Amino acid sequence: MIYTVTLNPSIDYVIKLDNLKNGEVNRTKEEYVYPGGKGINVSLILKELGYESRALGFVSGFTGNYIKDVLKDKGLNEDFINIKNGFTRINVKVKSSEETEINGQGPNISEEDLNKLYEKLDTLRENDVLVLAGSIPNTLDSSFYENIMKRLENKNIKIVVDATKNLLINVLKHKPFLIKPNNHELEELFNVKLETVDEIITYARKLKDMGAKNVLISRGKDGALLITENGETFISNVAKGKVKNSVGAGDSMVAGFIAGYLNSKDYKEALKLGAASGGATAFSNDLADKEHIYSLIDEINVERR
Ligand SMILES: Nc1ncnc2c1ncn2[C@@H]1O[C@H](COP(=O)(O)OP(=O)(O)OP(=O)(O)O)[C@@H](O)[C@H]1O
Ligand SMILES: O=P(O)(O)OC[C@@]1(O)O[C@H](CO)[C@@H](O)[C@@H]1O
Repeated sequence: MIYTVTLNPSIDYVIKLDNLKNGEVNRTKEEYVYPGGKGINVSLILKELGYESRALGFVSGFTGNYIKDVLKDKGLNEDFINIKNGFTRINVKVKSSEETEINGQGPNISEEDLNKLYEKLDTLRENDVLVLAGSIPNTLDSSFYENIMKRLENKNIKIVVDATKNLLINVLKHKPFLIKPNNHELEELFNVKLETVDEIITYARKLKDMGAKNVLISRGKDGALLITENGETFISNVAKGKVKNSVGAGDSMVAGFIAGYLNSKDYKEALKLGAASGGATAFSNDLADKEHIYSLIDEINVERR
């Protein structure tokens, strides 16, 4: 079974306008509301690609109820824990000449509620896949994902981590199956500016040396590159299309990679389906659907470096 954990889900309120003017009343041209949060997005795309998963995490208040209702309507297997504190955040995504995102903090999670999540995670078995994705509430410290990995050590579970800064660095020594920072997050991790593909490869390899089995670096419209557990390096181009809303492109890439790997056990195929999934989501208002993803697959070339 595949499990995704979204500690901090969101409602994504996506608004489009021609020209955002700070300090003035702006009017939207288009607006959309979606359930969001990285693990949830991964689960939704996995479902499109034929893989059932169980979405875990915490929800609260009216926004949390909305997320659970929509996921239920979409037929997603969700097992979110309802918390009494506050309400699930609303993240605002403004699409104007640039894409601007304002992500909320999310409610605090009590020790008692965290224990409920640990109990669910304790039921994971050999060969399960676990995706730990996205930010965590401010009150939790950056060893949170690491502690989950420690708890599951020796169970032979493939753990995928999509996180930033120390939350990501701290898990590396526990050898996650896959990590997927984007190129900006890679720069931030090492406090460097990376101009060329070779420079990006050098720093991606450092993450592998620090413990990650497979390192996938997404680069938006510039494609992606993968360092595999066998030490191979693959580079992917992108599909062509008009960007509508790239929120969730990275999560779609993670889901496509997992599905592609489970289909074939071949990292090149995994990267290919990941790149098609990321592109299809960038070219959609909502997350991509299956037809769209597969319509882009022949445009993706993956080359060994
Ligand atoms: N404009 C685009 N055109 C084609 N493919 C794209 C585009 N943007 C993203 N993709 C595909 O999706 C992948 C993931 O995108 P990106 O690097 O933006 O992820 P991200 O920064 O993690 O995104 P997010 O946090 O919004 O989910 C890219 O590596 C690429 O394959
Ligand atoms: O604040 P976080 O947890 O880092 O990211 C949350 C988020 O930006 O990630 C998803 C896109 O990847 C969105 O659905 C959601 O709003």
